[in-house]
Amino acid sequence: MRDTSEFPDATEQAKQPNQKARTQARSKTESTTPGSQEQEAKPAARRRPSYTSHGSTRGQGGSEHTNHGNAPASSATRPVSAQHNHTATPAQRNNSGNASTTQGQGQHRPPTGPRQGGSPNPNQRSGNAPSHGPRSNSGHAPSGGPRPAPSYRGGPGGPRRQSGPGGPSTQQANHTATVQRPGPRPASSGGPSRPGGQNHRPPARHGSRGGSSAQKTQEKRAAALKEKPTGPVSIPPQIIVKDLAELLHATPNEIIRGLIKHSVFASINQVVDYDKAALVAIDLGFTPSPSTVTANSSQGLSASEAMMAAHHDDQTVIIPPVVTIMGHVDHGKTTLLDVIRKTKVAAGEVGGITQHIGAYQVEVNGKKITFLDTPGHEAFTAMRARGAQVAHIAIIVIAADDGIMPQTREAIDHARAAKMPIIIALNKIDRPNANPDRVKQQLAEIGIMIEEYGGETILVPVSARQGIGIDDLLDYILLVAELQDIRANPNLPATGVIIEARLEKNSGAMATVLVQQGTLKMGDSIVVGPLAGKVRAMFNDRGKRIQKAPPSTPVSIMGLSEVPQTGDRLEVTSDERAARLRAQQEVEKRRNESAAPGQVSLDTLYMQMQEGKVKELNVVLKCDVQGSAEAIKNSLTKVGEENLKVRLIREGIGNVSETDVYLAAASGAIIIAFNVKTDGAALREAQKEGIDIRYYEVIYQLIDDIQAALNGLLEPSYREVLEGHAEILQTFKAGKNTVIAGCRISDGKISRSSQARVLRAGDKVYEGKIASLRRGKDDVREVNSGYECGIILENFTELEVGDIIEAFIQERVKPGS
Ligand SMILES: Nc1nc2c(ncn2[C@@H]2O[C@H](COP(=O)(O)OP(=O)(O)OP(=O)(O)O)[C@@H](O)[C@H]2O)c(=O)[nH]1
Repeated sequence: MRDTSEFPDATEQAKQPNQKARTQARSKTESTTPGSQEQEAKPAARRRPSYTSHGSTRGQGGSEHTNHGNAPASSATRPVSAQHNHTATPAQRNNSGNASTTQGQGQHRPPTGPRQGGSPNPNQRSGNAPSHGPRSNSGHAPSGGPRPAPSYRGGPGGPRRQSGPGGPSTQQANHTATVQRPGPRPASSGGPSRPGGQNHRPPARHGSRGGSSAQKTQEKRAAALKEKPTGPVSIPPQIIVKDLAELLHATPNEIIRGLIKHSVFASINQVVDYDKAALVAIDLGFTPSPSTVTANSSQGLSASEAMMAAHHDDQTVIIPPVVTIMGHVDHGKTTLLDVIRKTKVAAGEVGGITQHIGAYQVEVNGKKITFLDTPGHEAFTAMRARGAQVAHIAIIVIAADDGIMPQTREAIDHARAAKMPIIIALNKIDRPNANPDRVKQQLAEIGIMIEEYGGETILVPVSARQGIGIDDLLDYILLVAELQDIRANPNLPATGVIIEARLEKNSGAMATVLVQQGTLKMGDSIVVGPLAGKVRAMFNDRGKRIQKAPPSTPVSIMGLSEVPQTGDRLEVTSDERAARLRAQQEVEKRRNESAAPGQVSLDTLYMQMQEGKVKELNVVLKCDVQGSAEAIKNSLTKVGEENLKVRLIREGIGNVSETDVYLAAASGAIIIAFNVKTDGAALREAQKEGIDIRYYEVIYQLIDDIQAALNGLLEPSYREVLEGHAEILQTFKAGKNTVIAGCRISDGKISRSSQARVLRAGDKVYEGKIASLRRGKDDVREVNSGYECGIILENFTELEVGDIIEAFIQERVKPGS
């Protein structure tokens, strides 16, 4: 049981978002539930992510929801299958859902070494185990008492870094290796068995006068130095400076200074590689060797690897499907989400308090469904762009009176790109002008064949406002989920994805996590992108404090120092130190990433193909008119058949929009802009995400480029970037073939490495290189606006006073620019 007094206002705080959300609730939803005390809020503006990250995941982990044997009554005999590359696997597995033996984190731990096991080390000095304290039983286990004062230079300390019975070993958990107990320094005075500490200081030398204070100080220092541990030490491939300090019995400052000596400038929390750590260790008198003990094996896995592992282990159970609702503006997404939540959640609860946390769960016939309460494909795709594959099923809402609209098509494109099964919710069938047949026809025209027309896509007529067809819709969701056989292992350390996050006035950073694999528990050490923390409080979608969350559960958590980004992955680590290490590694990784990992560009396509990283070229095509789009589409199907397929994941008319960029980022696609431009915000997003946008006005050039890219023959493209201008004020002959132009820089700058052209009355009379750039007698690299300088141009002497030297460079065109 958790003592809630630790977070006295947590429940209150947990309610706040809901209250806030309710205040913002839109009046339009009122009409859907007359008399209801609760108005559901539209989700707040979605934050846009700024970069992509780790591996994507599908099919997550879980429990509880174990028996899908009962097909919904209304559809039991209906042939249904998932679509779009989904081979729906009938649930043939034993759905008993029972978790077998707990495979806690401890199982992944490496075997404890002698020290960890607490066995006495032969090198230990006189029984006074130099203790710098059982420093970190901080992970999951209580530390077992107050930390002894650091006292490796003497004094009876507690047993050094022993893991107490049942407590996790610090060393395993923090990846910092088995420190072989440092042996004694090469003998000087003391000898190997010399006890440490002031109590064992060497006696005063003969002849001393009882010791002056300076002498005593010196002796103390010498004794301390002698007693400083040295000897063999094993260091992991990467280690945080602070941990290295502890490992080497030094202060962090000593380590930082030591690293600077080797030209490494690291802060206390930074990670350094073995090579650098070893240099410092040698300087301090140790004999380093690479540690064989590295990270806890489960922690070394990426999220997708963990997911794969989960699919292959026999502890997986069927988990609730995660469903996202997408569609055109005003077609009824929010109303549908509201009506599902109100009928299936609030109605069944006293008080009916539901918490807006970006997702909620309902129970239908004893089976759970998780809805992402963030309608809109932008939010969904933004998460996908960051590698977070959050949903298993997409509901596309189409208003029966309005039909397929631009955003409906976008939503379908997004669902298809994510290879998710689609269910069509044909909404507003209560409207007098509803025309379901027209919508079915339109669907067929864009390649969505519904069952009634002999296809496989389920279409459910509903009225979100009147609550018609909602149960059918939920039944079909369960049916599709069953065919999907969505599974995860609840016994692993949890992984999940952040679907919403905000800063609360009283409780600080609150993040909604959709647990995807494993079970998230109170007190778990977690890493979320570049942030480390600990689960200090956890609430479900109804604001209720809970202790653990199995797969597919959305939970709001407290315990991160900062607000994480939507789409970031959450992973449970073995302890806080491991979380810090992982977070630090993520910081470094993100710092080093200039473009989205795995993002395709035509320039690098061939290389990526050779490396097996790209199997098809995904393309988002934007054109000025439909005719061009058709012609390009036809031509694209013909290129690259031999080596790689071109897959058109979206085509549309009009400028390249942010949505196009998100889709491209999420699908590793390039964007082709044919006779159209890119919107400002989209351009910024594209630059941030490293999306390659290619502009064309002629179809054959476009096709040639793609073909060349597929064959590795695409020339890199360059553009000219103007640097500055200089006006020639005087000319000097400095040899037979050399004329110096005495210039003043009128704007910008001129660099020694610039290219230059000479303009005379606006006409170009020369283009070439700068041979020399001088200020006075000195060669300089560049001269800025307002300064005078001497310029010699390569192979050109016909310079005249009044000529303008224009300096420029050729810059390689980067994706998205
Ligand atoms: N007659 C009728 N009106 C509906 C139905 N569903 C939704 N509406 C109304 O349609 C309007 C838009 O509904 P929303 O749920 O806000 O639509 P949305 O798709 O979430 O809209 P955006 O979030 O702005 O994209 C509201 O006035 C709803 O009351 C329905 O089944 N029948």
